[in-house]
Amino acid sequence: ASKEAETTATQGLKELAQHHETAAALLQLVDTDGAGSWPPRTTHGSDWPAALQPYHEIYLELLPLLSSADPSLDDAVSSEKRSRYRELMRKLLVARVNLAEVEGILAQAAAGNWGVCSRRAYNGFYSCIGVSRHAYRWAAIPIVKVAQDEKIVDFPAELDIPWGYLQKHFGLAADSGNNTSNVLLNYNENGQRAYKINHEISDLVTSTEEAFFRLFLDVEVLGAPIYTEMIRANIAYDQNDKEACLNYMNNIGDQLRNLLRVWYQSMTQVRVNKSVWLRYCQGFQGWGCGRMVDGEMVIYDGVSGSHTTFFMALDAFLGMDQYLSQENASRCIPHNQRALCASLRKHSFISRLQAEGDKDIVEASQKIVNHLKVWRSAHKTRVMPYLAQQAPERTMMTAGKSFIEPGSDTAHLKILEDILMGRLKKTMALSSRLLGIHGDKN
Ligand code: HEM
Repeated sequence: ASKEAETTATQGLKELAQHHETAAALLQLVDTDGAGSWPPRTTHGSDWPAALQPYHEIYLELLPLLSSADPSLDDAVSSEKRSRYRELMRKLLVARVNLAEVEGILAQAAAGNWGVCSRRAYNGFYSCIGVSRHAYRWAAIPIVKVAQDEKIVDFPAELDIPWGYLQKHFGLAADSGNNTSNVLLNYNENGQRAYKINHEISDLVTSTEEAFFRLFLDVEVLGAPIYTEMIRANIAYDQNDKEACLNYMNNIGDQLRNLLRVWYQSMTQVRVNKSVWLRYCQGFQGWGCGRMVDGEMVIYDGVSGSHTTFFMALDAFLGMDQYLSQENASRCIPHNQRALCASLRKHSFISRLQAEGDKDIVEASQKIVNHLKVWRSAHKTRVMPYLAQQAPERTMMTAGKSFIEPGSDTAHLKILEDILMGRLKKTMALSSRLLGIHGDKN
C-alpha cells in the first residue's frame, strides 16, 4: 500500500478508536508495535543506530556455517560443530558489540525517546536478536540430539541483555523467539526477508524456506483489513445497526475466503516440500531449553504457527476461547496483540445473536465459522505428514511443543493430532450453536 493509503487507514482507525475499545486496541498495536502500520514496519541493518549494526553483520557473516547438507549422527562431531559456531559468534560479539552503547539505546527507547532509534529499526533489531538467539541455541541446521538434550544454554551477555529490554518492551517473557520476532519482523516493507536460516543447501530448501515463512506474512497482510471490519461489525452491532453489521460480516466472510485460499495454495508439497521442511525449516524455530525461575525449571517452547495474530484475533472475534494457555500466551505473544484479542473477545456479539432480528447476521457468522472449520480440518490433514518425516539426527520436537515427556514418535504425533482435533471440534460446536439459533426459530 502507498504511504498515503496507510495514512488514511490509520486516520480511519483513529476516528474509530474514539468510539470503541477494540479500535483503540488495534490503534495501539499499529501505532507502537507496528511502527504505524500492520503488518509491522521494519528495517534491518544499515538504517539502525551504528551501535546495533554489528549484530546484523555477525548473523549474516555466520549464516553459511549454520546449515549443512549432511548432518552427522555422531554426537561428538555434532558437539564439536556446535562449539565452533558458538565460539565464533561469542568472539565476534565481544569484539564488535559495545554493549554499554547498545544498552544506552535500548534504555532510551524504553524511556520513550525514539529519537535515538526509530520504531522500525527497533522492530528489525528484535528480529535480529530473536533469530540470533535461535542460531546460538542450535548452532546447526538440521538440529541434532546433543543440542536437544541441552536443557540450559549459557547465552552470551550480548544476546541476553538486549533480549531483556526487547521482551520487556513487547511485553512477553520467553527466552525463545516467537512468530512476531522471528517471522513477521524478519520482513521489510518490500517483502524481503533479512535473516534467512539456510545458505545454499539446495534449491528445494531455499524455495521451501521462502514459501513457508512468507505464508505467515501473507496471512497478516490479508488479515490486517479484516481486523478493521471486525471492529466495525462490533460497533454496528452495539449500535443496533444490523444492516451495517451484516455488511461488515459479509466482508469478513469474503476476505477470509481469499486469505484462506492463499493458505491452501501455499501449504502444498510443491511450495513447502515435505522432505526438507522438518529438518531445514522447523527444527531451528523450536527451543526446548530454559532456566530456573523461582526454584523451578522452566522449559520454553519455540515459534509456533499458533502464534499467528490473525487466527488468534478471529477466534476472539467469534467469542471462542483462546487456543494458547495464559502462560504460553504471556511467554510468546506480544502484549498489544494479546490486548487486541482480549478486547475482541470481550466485545464479541456472536453469543448474543438472537433468532429474532439477527437471522442474516447469524447466517453470515455461520459462513465465517465454516471457513474456519474447513481451514482447521485442512490444517490438521495437511500438516501431520510434515511432522512424520524422518530426521534420524534428532528426536521429535515441534516448535510449539518441546516434548520433554518421554514417548514414541507415534504417541507424540497422536498428542499433536488430538490438540488440533480438539480445536476443530470446538469450531464445529460453535457452528452447531449458530445452526441451533435458526433451528429454534424454524
Ligand atoms: C508444515 C507446516 C505446519 C505444521 C507441521 C503445523 C503444525 C501445527 C501443530 C502440531 C500445531 C499444534 C501444536 C502447536 O500449538 O504448536 C499447530 C497449531 C496451529 N497452527 Fe500450524 N502447522 C503448520 C503450518 C501452519 C501455518 C502456515 C499456519 C498459519 C499461517 C499455522 C497456524 C496454526 C494455528 C493458528 C495453530 C493453533 C491451532 C488452531 O488454531 O487450530 N500452521 N500447527
